[in-house]
Amino acid sequence: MSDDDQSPISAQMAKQLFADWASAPGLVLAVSGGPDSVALMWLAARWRHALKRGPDLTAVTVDHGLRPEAAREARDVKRLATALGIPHRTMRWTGAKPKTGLPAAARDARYLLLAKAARSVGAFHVLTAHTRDDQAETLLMRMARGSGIAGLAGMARLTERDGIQLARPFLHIAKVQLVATLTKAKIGFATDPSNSNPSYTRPRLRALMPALASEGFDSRNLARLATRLRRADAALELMVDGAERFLALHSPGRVPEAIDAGAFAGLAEEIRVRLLLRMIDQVGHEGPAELGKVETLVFAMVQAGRSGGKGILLKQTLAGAMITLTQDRLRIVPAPPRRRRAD
Ligand SMILES: Nc1ncnc2c1ncn2[C@@H]1O[C@H](COP(=O)(O)OP(=O)(O)OP(=O)(O)O)[C@@H](O)[C@H]1O
Repeated sequence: MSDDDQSPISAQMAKQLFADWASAPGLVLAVSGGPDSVALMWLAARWRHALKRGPDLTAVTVDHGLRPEAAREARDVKRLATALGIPHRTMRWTGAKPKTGLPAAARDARYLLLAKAARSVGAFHVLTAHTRDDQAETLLMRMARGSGIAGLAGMARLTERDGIQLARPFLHIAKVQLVATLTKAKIGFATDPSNSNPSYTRPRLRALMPALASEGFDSRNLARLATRLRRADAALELMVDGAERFLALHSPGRVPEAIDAGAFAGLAEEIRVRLLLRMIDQVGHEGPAELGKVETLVFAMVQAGRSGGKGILLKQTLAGAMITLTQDRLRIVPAPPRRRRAD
């Protein structure tokens, strides 16, 4: 970790971090009460005070109803927000709590509530305080699950979710720098015990971080890898757009119902995999196809193409799509609905 990572964030640096949103009508700040999001609120308030004109800030805390201390933490955030001159709202997750997959369900509910809060104040953006450390953990989690390039591109600085722009201004900032900022400003924050609960994957990976960092797998290097892969992923997607247009020009019928098999086979393997994924997702009715399964299909298509056979070389269903390959044509259409097994 470099010395820069340890120094508090200056007003000048905050101006750069928030510059993209200076002309937005309003910004919702997602503030849990932990150090990262309290720093988000404090820095955003200081930045906004220094502007003549700028977005209306609203701080929102979601109380998931999972920890008894959450209500008090939300009140602490409100007190600080008020002192900083920012209106604050607490949104409560009142829905049923599932027995399994609780963190994911809580996250989905949280983003829905944040989007609702944004709409109600006329804001198009929700800002979260995801840091470089969160990005590094995301990358490790996705590596452990065998993700491809798109997954390893990590979290984006800007994404759309629930009809709202989700912005992450601190994606390249180390958490220690946010803590140093609050320490200097003498501002307290909460610590969420579930962040170190070893029954969840993310805290277990977080515990490994110091050992990994000592071997060079630090958050800076992991986040840099995510940035590079995001760039590569965007370039590859453009190539897939081009390949789609190329196939449309060279195929005898509509893509993906009647594709020229030779034109498809001539594409680079990565482009074939991505194109198949796209086309299967376009016509399939069983949710997104798994990358590994599409890779296996592409391999099977190459083998089938080499067999020198006549008629149908390969016929397979995947994610609700039916893929048929002959010497001349590749055809991808919705698969017939699966027959229910009799009980
Ligand atoms: N209870 C909450 N209320 C408001 N904002 C929250 C809350 N919890 C998290 N956030 C926002 O989301 C950011 C990321 O939080 P955290 O890392 O805990 O999320 P997560 O559960 O890992 O899910 P994800 O990273 O996908 O959002 C925080 O910095 C904060 O801006």
